[in-house]
Amino acid sequence: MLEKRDPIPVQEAVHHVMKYAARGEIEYISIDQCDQRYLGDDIIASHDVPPFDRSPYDGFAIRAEDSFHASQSNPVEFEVIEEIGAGQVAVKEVKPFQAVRIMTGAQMPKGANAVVMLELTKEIEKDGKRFMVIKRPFKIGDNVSYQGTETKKGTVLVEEGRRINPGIKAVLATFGYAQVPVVKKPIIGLYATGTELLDVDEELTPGKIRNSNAYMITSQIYRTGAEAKYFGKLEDDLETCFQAIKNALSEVDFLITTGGVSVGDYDYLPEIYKKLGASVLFNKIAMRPGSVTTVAEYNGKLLFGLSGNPSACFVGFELFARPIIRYWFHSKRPHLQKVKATLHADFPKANPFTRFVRSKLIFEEGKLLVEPSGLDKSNVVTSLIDCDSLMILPGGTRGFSVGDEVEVLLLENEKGSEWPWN
Ligand SMILES: Nc1nc2c(c(=O)[nH]1)N[C@H]1C(S)=C(S)[C@@H](COP(=O)(O)OP(=O)(O)OC[C@H]3O[C@@H](n4cnc5c(N)ncnc54)[C@H](O)[C@@H]3O)O[C@H]1N2
Ligand code: MOO
Ligand SMILES: [Mg+2]
Repeated sequence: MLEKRDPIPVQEAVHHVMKYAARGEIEYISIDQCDQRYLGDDIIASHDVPPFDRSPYDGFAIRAEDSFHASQSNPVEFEVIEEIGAGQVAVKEVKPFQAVRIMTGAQMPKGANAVVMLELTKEIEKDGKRFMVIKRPFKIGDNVSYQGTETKKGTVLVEEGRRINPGIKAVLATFGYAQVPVVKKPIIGLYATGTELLDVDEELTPGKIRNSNAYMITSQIYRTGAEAKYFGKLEDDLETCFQAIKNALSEVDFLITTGGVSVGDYDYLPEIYKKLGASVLFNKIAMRPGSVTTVAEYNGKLLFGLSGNPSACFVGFELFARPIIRYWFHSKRPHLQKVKATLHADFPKANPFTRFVRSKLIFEEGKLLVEPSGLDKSNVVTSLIDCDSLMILPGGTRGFSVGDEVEVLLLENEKGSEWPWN
């Protein structure tokens, strides 16, 4: 007798999976290797920035009070007593009507409290001495970047769980993080199942297709920042698949399989979970595509049984595996970010289940539009080419038309969300 499967709502399925979410361990790596990795700890300002009062311009450091009476008709002369570039520190103190020629980034000399830009000065020589002349007054603090005005020592600047981008890397360098605390990458094992599968370099033969899921999923794994361990493809043979999956489990943090989760004669994953003694969290979700996506747990490890159909496989990964990986990377917003957009094409198909339409976003005249990125079928691969988002069309609806407001999950976005489900 065919086993009866009861579909559960998507948010319930995600909730079940997230019960097993765990944070990855921290490792320290060289800042040179840290691009795109996830921070395992908060990044804290180890000193004020700027660390000293400094000049933002090339010019002259003066005492502002000496300039108060300067005007077009009353030019004021300052004796230039020293010259400093960035990295140098003045040895002399600025006294009344004295100036230090100063370059951008150099520390303010003692006694000075304002900087005059080079363009507003004239230089003259008198009795073998250098002078500079100004024709307008300056206030105390004019053109001085004061210590700590950008950030104060002790401020948390970047929270753990953020992916390191060029800006974060600059901040790491600023505060002396030669070794960066990052989260160790989880190893995501992968098997593609299916007797019909050919390798990428094989010629097509009758009844066979090339294995695209393995390549797609490794790419999706890499997009999350995790490590992929592809074990190869398996023929639909219960014993072979069982042994391979059992052995693989000890080498990975999570295991993904594609195919074999439905009710066909050669869909062996349900039998394999049973044989393993794994507990199945769910095997039917009220969604399209990916309704047969199955997640099981064995000794605390999650096994993601993604559908064989490419689009269903793709969606299953993004909705269930990705948040687990993002959580592992210490994210406080491990789920996909959800935004509202305006439908740019009719979508007349009825939705008995919640539909996740592979979509592309369009920015047009200040509006966010969305349309399907190709044929909306579970077994389609070409609609994934331009897929940067998933349009959520709720179950029990009759179809949608141009201009309707819809919710969209963003796939190529680092921000994420705490929980996008209603
Ligand atoms: N009687 C029913 N039949 C089906 C049901 C159902 O509820 N009752 N569900 C359908 C749905 S929905 C989906 S989705 C698929 C799921 O199938 P499986 O996960 O069991 O996957 P397979 O049977 O192994 O393959 C399905 C399809 O995908 C192709 N495939 C498989 N692996 C790959 C790969 N690595 N690269 C590219 N394409 C792959 C495979 O050739 C099949 O065409 O079941 C429906 N059937
Ligand atoms: O799981 Mo199937 O992809 O619903 O189409
Ligand atoms: Mg099948």
